[in-house]
Amino acid sequence: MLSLFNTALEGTPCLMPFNDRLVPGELLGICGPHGAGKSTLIGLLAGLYRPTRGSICLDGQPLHCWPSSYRAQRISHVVAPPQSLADWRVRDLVGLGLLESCSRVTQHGASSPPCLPLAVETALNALDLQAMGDQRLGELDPENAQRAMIARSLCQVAAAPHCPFRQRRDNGILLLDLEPLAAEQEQRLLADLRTASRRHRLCIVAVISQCDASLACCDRVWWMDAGARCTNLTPAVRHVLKVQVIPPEPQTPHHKATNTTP
Ligand SMILES: Nc1ncnc2c1ncn2[C@@H]1O[C@H](COP(=O)(O)OP(=O)(O)OP(=O)(O)O)[C@@H](O)[C@H]1O
Repeated sequence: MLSLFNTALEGTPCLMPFNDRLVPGELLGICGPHGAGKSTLIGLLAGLYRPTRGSICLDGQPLHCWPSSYRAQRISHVVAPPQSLADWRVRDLVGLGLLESCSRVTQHGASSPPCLPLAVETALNALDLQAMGDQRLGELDPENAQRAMIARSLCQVAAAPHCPFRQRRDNGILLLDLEPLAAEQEQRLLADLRTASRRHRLCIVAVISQCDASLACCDRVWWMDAGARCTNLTPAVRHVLKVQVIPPEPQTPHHKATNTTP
């Protein structure tokens, strides 16, 4: 479990202090305007930045104290598909996720863990990519290319819980900082992610561009603004976010005339 204790990052980029914890099996959305600090927060959770105040703990121990090989088995930071991976077959790319988290494969003299094919199929199914396993990443449309990147991370932290080459079998954490998608694509993706979070007891944290969609699909939503976590929203308070994100309707001449009438 990841816990934030008065965590803050001073300087630029910055994050104001706050406390919370990420629960296994939950889908947490992060919303907010451009420059709000969403990527900064994801970067902190991924261990790319170290907090300048407070701490982030993985199972009670500061994140940076865990060996990187162990962190690779627990936490995966998913970013937009890089051009450098465009020639990779989707199936191989997804399998790479598991290989990256298996530090002991070479010690056992095996070229790959026996559970690799099943893990790859599990991850492809979770992201609805069964029919695209033999295509190249660069041939996929942006939605499926992002799904392939997520499938690779799923393979890394969750799809092979009984792999003999992994040291530990604790709950995984997926941190998604992807390119914005069209509303219905994002909603579909979030629905699949929610199913995966339940099935694999994964904690998934996703930067989300469509706030209404996120509220419908996520267990919780953190609303960020100016480097601060302003609110911790549940779907039950959907109207609160709407009030924040929908600008007031411009006043019509009729309204103005009404308002100025003494
Ligand atoms: N490497 C950097 N150097 C200087 N300033 C940075 C750097 N990275 C981020 N910032 C600044 O820190 C603040 C938070 O940025 P961050 O990328 O976390 O926001 P965001 O909510 O993810 O924005 P967006 O939705 O545009 O991706 C912004 O004001 C940004 O300009």
